[in-house]
Amino acid sequence: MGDVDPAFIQPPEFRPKVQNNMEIDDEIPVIDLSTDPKQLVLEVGHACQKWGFFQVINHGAPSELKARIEKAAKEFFDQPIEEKQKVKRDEVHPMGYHDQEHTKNVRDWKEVFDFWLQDPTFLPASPEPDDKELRRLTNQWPEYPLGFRELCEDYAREVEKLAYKLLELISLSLGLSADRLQGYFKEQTTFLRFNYYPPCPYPELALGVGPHKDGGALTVLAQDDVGGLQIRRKSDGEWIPVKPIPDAYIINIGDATQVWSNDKYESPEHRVVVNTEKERFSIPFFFFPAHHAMLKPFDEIVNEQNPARYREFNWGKFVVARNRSDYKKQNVENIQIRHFRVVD
Ligand SMILES: O=C(O)CCC(=O)C(=O)O
Ligand SMILES: [Fe+2]
Repeated sequence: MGDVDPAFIQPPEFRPKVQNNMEIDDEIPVIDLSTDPKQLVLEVGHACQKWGFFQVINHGAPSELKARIEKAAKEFFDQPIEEKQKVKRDEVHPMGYHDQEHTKNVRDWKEVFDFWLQDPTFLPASPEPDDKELRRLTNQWPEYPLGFRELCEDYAREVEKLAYKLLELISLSLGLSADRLQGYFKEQTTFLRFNYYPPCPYPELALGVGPHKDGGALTVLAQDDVGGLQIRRKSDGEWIPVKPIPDAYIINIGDATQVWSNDKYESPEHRVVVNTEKERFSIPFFFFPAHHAMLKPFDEIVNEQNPARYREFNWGKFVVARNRSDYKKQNVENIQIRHFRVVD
């Protein structure tokens, strides 16, 4: 990734102001999960409403496992491209290695390795509403580093516990019962990703990940100490960096929660800036509902004063329609939740 490849060049309005990249800002809430439960629900609710982002500490997931998985991720990406290509993603295997990720049709300055939490995972065969066929999707695992699969699976199960804990807190913070959202995840379509951002010779033109919103209920992200993740502040549109905190996880709301909450919690826009010196790793856990889940604002939340802003849609069809553009670069915009918005 040495020369200036036009595929990576962001349109001028998306280019980052490099001089401000690493400025630290403490505004994004840091929530201690060992706090008194009532207080915790209030803090989570406040953070979800204001930012859609927060960091958690004292979360219960073992830090030793996170350290091991970060080391293994580095070992995997340090291999020659031919080794990584042995597990490359294709139309049959949407999980695996990939270095051609695009966000809004501009190439991201990164490589990824993806795996399903549940193996196999089931998704609709096509986005067509009448097509009832399902695809059975399985993971691909590299031969090296040794024990990679077991480590990834152990890590995923630990983060899953944390994701359920957060789901409960979010549910309570919306005035719903603690287990109100759980049923949507029995046959979840969750996947985990290793993001590897190599140093970039033109960080003022390219992005590690272009501006986007995550699709699912929530994302649980581990990042290393380099920094680069930025959130667009709702009040003024400024890009605010997320400070790396050792052993914390970064949590953000996704589109599904935006719909469930009838826009009380908005799925926040975020991006990743790169730098000329340091490589960076991050590991998001995208907590996605089951393919058969039907999503709409909760009846407990909508009323005459606050009518439903979305019509019901199927999660599986939504995800498949979104992913289709990963393979065929499309000129039309990806499907978004606002396409299900009820016009006022
Ligand atoms: O690398 C990061 O910090 C965030 C990556 C991200 O937003 C994503 O993979 O969806
Ligand atoms: Fe993201």
